Amino acid sequence: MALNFARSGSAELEWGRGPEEAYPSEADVPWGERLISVDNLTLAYSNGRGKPGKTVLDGLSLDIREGEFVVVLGASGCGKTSLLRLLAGYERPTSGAVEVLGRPSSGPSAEVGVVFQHANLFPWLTIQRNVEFGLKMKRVGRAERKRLASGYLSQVGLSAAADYLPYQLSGGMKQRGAIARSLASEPRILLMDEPFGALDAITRENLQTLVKSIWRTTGLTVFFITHDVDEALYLGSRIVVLNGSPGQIGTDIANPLFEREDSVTRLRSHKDYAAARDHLLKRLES
Ligand SMILES: Nc1ncnc2c1ncn2[C@@H]1O[C@H](COP(=O)(O)OP(=O)(O)OP(=O)(O)O)[C@@H](O)[C@H]1O
Repeated sequence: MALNFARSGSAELEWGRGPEEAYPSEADVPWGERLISVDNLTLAYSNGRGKPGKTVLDGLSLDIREGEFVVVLGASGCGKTSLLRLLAGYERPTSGAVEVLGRPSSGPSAEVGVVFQHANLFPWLTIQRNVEFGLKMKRVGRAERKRLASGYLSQVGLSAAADYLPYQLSGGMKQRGAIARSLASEPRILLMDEPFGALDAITRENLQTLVKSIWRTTGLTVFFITHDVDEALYLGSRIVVLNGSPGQIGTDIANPLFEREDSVTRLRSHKDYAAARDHLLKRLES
């Protein structure tokens, strides 16, 4: 099967080949400036006695450009969350460099939003107030805060639940709230760690469509971790597979099924879908 890896159409590559599976060269990729640069990264968590313990990531290099939707797949324990935490500035590399927005990543930043599998909303604040929180930290005035937060809640379909406390929401609604809260800081980059992993299939599909439409309309750069190959094929402009322990990049491809259908369900009926899925599963196993 010949599928086109490069969105510009300048390179006809096939699934399942070896060395040419490197991500297309800059000339082939229609994205913006480089926002994330990971160079020869190694991470070994401390062994608890102040010395480096097991190496989790080894010699990993990755550039992400503005507007990309990068999905990361990989077996459990290969270091996906660790990589996200490094990008978020929650961890420091043991060696190598992690630069985000041109600076070494060294702590949380309003320009980098993070959404985890569990929403982590403040339980004592209404959803409206949760979304307003980041704006308050940025000293946005009360009326403007309210107006902006209402806009983000409307964008994620939560206007009617604005005055609810988090415990009064379903899992899917909580994730919508978490997404709205992240968007309220107007980040340039959104890091998402299995954000829909705990949701039922229908809610998950609705939220996939929502995130895709937010990505299209805002131009956000998204780094999205999942275990779900279908989700990767629907969402990602680019799919990165981490393999091994310590984790390394085994596959880094432009997704040939990107933007082919407007939902995962429809994508499953695409003529090239089964081959693409098999290919990624093999890459995950290798
Ligand atoms: N804070 C920590 N201290 C020590 N070891 C850790 C820490 N966090 C993660 N690890 C170890 O690092 C390895 C990679 O973990 P990580 O959570 O990054 O993997 P993952 O690919 O995201 O896994 P999963 O898909 O199961 O979420 C695991 O062996 C884990 O035990």
